[in-house]
Amino acid sequence: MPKDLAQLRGEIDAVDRELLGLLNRRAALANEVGDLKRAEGSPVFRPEREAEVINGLQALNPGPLKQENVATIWREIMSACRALEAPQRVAYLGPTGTFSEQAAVQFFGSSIEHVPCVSFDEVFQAAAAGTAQYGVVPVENSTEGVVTRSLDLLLTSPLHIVGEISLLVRHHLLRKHASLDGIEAVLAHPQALAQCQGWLGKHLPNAERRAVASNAEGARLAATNPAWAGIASERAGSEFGLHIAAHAIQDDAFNRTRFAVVCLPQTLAAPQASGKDCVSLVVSVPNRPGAVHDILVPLKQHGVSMTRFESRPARSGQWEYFFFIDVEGHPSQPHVAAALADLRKLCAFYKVLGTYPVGD
Ligand SMILES: O=C(O)C(=O)C[C@]1(C(=O)O)C=C[C@@H](O)C=C1
Repeated sequence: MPKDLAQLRGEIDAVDRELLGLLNRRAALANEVGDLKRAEGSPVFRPEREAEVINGLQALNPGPLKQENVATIWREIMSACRALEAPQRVAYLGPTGTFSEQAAVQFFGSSIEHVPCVSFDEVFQAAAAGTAQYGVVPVENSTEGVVTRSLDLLLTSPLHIVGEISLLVRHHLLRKHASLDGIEAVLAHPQALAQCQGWLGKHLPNAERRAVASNAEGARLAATNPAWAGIASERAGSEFGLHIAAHAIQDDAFNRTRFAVVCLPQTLAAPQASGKDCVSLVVSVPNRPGAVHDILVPLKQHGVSMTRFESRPARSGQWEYFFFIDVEGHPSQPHVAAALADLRKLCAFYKVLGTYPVGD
């Protein structure tokens, strides 16, 4: 005879009690790990170990839980265990409801202390000064290209990149009421205005486009004036009591933003090889014909793939540039180490921004 609802719920309750006991045993072990790490002064957050735990469990997973559920559940369990070892403070462009906040929570799990900042500069300052241990900043968008301020800050800052995460970014037009009538101004971060410019030109050609510090700030302001609309996430809309006047208005349905996770080198050493890694560099070359071509030769000779090549003006007034380069692999692999050593000899300036596992 099939079990009835009460019976099934009774069995679920019993499993939950067992799980609660097991999770608390796990948390107590993490507490002990925390004591060991405090004694030796080593970092609490170990992304490569977390990846090993998740990959190991996925390899054993008999189902019916899906692989991505296993990853989500254990990411949260480890986030809670990490927080018991020591609270992890993470800075990002706030206020609540930004995609940067979503990226921070997706990367670290929800058991973090939030340090919302008013600008990318402040995120870097917070992580460099120790107000936060980590910062999360957007570096590239699939529609608009690089986030120039983040790249400029990476060039000069002592922080290095220890991880990356990519988010599907859906922008909604948010407002006090759900119609497009009477919108005089649209307030959002310049990146979001740019990612939605086709839609805005077509549907709100006469509305002023006003750049503000973040999309969530635009949503907050839109809540103060019925003639204003913001462009932000659904989460920001509910945070400020706004309606969605138009869904998913970004010009590219697959609009994605890549975020870098940054910290001081002493907070977390470069992660060990995970099997799917990337090295981010910034270099400049002597101002002579063929110099840019030359720096690519060692990569080809040693069989190292380049996944990104961006230029930023060096601000010398001499038409000189910095080149932001991502290559596949880890410096512990001899061909990667050899390619980087040869490339370095050809550069006037050479800085490794970080070595880290490639994000989802
Ligand atoms: O293995 C460790 O180093 C731990 O601190 C334990 C643990 C975990 O919960 O499994 C927690 C935090 C680290 O980022 C990695 C893993």
